[in-house]
Amino acid sequence: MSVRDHTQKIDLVETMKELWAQMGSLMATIVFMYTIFERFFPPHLREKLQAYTQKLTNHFNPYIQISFPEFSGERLKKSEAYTAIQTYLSANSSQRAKRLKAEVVNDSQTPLVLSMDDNEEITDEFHGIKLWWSANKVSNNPQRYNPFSYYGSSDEKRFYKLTFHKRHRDIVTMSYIKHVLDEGKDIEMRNRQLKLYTNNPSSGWYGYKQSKWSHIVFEHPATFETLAMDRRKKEDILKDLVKFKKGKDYYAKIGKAWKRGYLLYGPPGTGKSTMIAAIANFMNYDVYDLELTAVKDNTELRKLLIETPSKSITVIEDIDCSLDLTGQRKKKKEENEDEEQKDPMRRNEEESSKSSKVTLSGLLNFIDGIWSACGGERIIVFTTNYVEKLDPALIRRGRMDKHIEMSYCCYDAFKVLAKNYLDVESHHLFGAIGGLLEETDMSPADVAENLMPKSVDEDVEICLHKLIKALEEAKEEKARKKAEEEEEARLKEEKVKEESTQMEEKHKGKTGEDVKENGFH
Ligand SMILES: Nc1ncnc2c1ncn2[C@@H]1O[C@H](COP(=O)(O)OP(=O)(O)OP(=O)(O)O)[C@@H](O)[C@H]1O
Ligand SMILES: [Mg+2]
Repeated sequence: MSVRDHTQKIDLVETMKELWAQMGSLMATIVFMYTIFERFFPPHLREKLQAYTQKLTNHFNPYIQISFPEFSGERLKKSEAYTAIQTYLSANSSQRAKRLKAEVVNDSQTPLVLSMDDNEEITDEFHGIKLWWSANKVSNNPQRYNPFSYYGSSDEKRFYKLTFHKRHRDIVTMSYIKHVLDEGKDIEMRNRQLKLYTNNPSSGWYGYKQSKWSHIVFEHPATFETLAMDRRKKEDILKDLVKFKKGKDYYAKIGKAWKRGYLLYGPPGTGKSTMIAAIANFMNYDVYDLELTAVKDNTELRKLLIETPSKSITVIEDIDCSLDLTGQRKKKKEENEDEEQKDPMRRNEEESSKSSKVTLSGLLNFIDGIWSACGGERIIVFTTNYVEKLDPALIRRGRMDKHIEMSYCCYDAFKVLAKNYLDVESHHLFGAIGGLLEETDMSPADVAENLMPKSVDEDVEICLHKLIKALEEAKEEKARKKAEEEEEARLKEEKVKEESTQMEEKHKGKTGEDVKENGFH
């Protein structure tokens, strides 16, 4: 190697070293500048600077970004869109995102919800279009920025950012966002815990809690599968419910409020309340159990109903008693109770219930009126044991669109109960039971009670025999009652006959005397 070569090599190394040193100092300057920028520039200045840089880059940037803030409006309400997007992304991204956030959500059936963590980004596809979602946060309150705080500001503002190419602008704004929000809301609805609401007496409406409705988690296990009733009737109701659920456009087209009224009627223990629970589980709707006797007047009724949301079932059980159209059940109950033994609280409640001024017309106005059009997708259910005594105005079609009779246990219903309670689908005793059911009037509640094993020793055979015995007794009882009724009717008829002959004879005697007196003899 010549001296010249050697000198050249040293020069190159020197240059490299210099370059490296310069790069090092450049890096150090960037880091330094960034630290200064991060540490000492208050967020509002940083935001301004970012805005200018943004403007500059936007000019060349072919991508569009849309932000969805967590809180919106003047009162900073949690944005429904943000929640829906969060649910959508959680459902679609939990496998794809690398950093996830686990949150415990009270109102959900799956209490631990995984969603993408802050500053995480995932991609989504819609009709072949690629889109990017990122979860972001910024400081919400620059005034409270503390440059020396290790944790930064506590007022953080979260938002989701959607990025896509500008040539897909129309499809994203017109279809994709709607798709995300709809699907997110749908998942929310499916995952949420159903609730059972009951109305509070108006005396507590403006107190500490200020709520008209109290709720508990609704965990009734009834489903249409376990509901014992005629198979075809059940299928018919299911079809009706499905049609209603999918009927948004149809109702809009015919200009009718998106609501449906069901009247469930039948003797006690035939499954009216169970049916309501099955409907709630099937439709995934909350239940608003309206106790009319606790509502003072129509104004209160209005206030209560206004607060029921869409996708809910408003239930008025024993409508005949609540509106005092017949009052039979209440009277019966009242007769049985010893007035003296009632505690004062109870007596007070009953007294106030007697002064309830809710009227039939008030209720009807509401069912038909503006309320039914608020939000749509509402079901209203009335139940009664005495359908024949209800005011026809209350149950006419259009108001109560579907009248469902819950009747005594038939063979189809028994088979469902046998499957529920004993886990059997066929048995040699089924034939005998089917025959007996036709001859008796036993409610599904009574059949279920007989089928239920009372101890570990009671097997299927024993339980079915127990039911047969109960059915035979019921049959005898029915025959005895029928004979008694016939005897009573016969006696009544005889009495009427006797009375009419007596009347006739009396009449004859009287005319005879008249003739004598008048001397026509
Ligand atoms: N059709 C049915 N299918 C399944 N179980 C039923 C049925 N009918 C009654 N049962 C059983 O009987 C119990 C009482 O039934 P439910 O409360 O639904 O009757 P109801 O018709 O509402 O009576 P009431 O008129 O007294 O309010 C239920 O908890 C359920 O276990
Ligand atoms: Mg009931």
